[in-house]
Amino acid sequence: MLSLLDVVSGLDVSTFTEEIYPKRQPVILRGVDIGQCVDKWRSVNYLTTQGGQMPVKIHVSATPQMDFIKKNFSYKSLPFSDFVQRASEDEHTEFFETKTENYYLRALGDDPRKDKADIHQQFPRLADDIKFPKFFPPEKLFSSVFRIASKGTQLWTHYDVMDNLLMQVVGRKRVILFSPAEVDKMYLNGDKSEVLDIDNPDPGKFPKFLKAHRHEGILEPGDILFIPALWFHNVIYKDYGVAVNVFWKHLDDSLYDHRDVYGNKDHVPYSRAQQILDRALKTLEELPEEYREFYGHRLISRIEKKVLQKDKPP
Ligand SMILES: O=C(O)CCC(=O)C(=O)O
Ligand SMILES: [Fe+2]
Repeated sequence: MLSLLDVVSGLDVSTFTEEIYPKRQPVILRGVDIGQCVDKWRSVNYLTTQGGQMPVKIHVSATPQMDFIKKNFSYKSLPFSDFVQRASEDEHTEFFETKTENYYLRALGDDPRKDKADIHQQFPRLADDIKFPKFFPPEKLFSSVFRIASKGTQLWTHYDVMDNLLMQVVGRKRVILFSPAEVDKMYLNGDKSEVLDIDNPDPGKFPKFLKAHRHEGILEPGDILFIPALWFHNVIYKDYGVAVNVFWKHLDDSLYDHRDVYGNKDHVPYSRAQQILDRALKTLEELPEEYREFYGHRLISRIEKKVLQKDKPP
């Protein structure tokens, strides 16, 4: 099943916060002012000059479809300006592996283990070109992340734990989203789906994925995609692309993992529940297998009743 993402044009702050946001459905917002970046960043020369020579850690892959689980890419470092130059060209004179290799930047904080990405901190001479819409209270802002990649690059399907505005600045991008309700069809490994080729999934390996309902759209320069927390997303760069996304905390601060710098560590109550479940499963091991299976079913049915109640038909 497929539906097209809604495209909402020229909306104001109150329409977003009062009508769109509470529905917690992804939508493409068109015609919102995100600043001069849409004009200025079209120039590779401007972006490289203003962005400077700061080294950035990037993903480099000989194939456009990047696979985080099998790691078909390598991490390299380049000065920001050299990286943008290479990402914007189809063939490289200087390269790591092949002259047509793909590049992807997901900007990190100053100390990537401790700091979150902040475009004002890492790219002060570009940051003033982009305006973040006032769609959430400023104190809830978590990070602002540069995302730049070569034409053709496909980013694996994953979910993040915070609400997100993905601001497309240069180039077009195909986005496919799946609701959190489809979680059982996604073949997750951590926060990432094992289904890489989402347009041609192996039916023998991923039969349930074929039934997942996808929400599809094309982002044009200047568009903003609202990605609610836990919605799965997959992205293909139809052109060389430049985007910035902002993550913000929709829930109480205490529910987020404070060591998280990427916006993708599961919420604290889930991590705790997982530890408790590990202990419960260990405890069941005291019984022989057939008994364990019987009580396993009883536990599953309790979880189904308690947690999934509202999804069940009456
Ligand atoms: O556009 C991209 O490169 C990926 C976007 C993404 O995963 C995000 O904004 O969370
Ligand atoms: Fe994401």
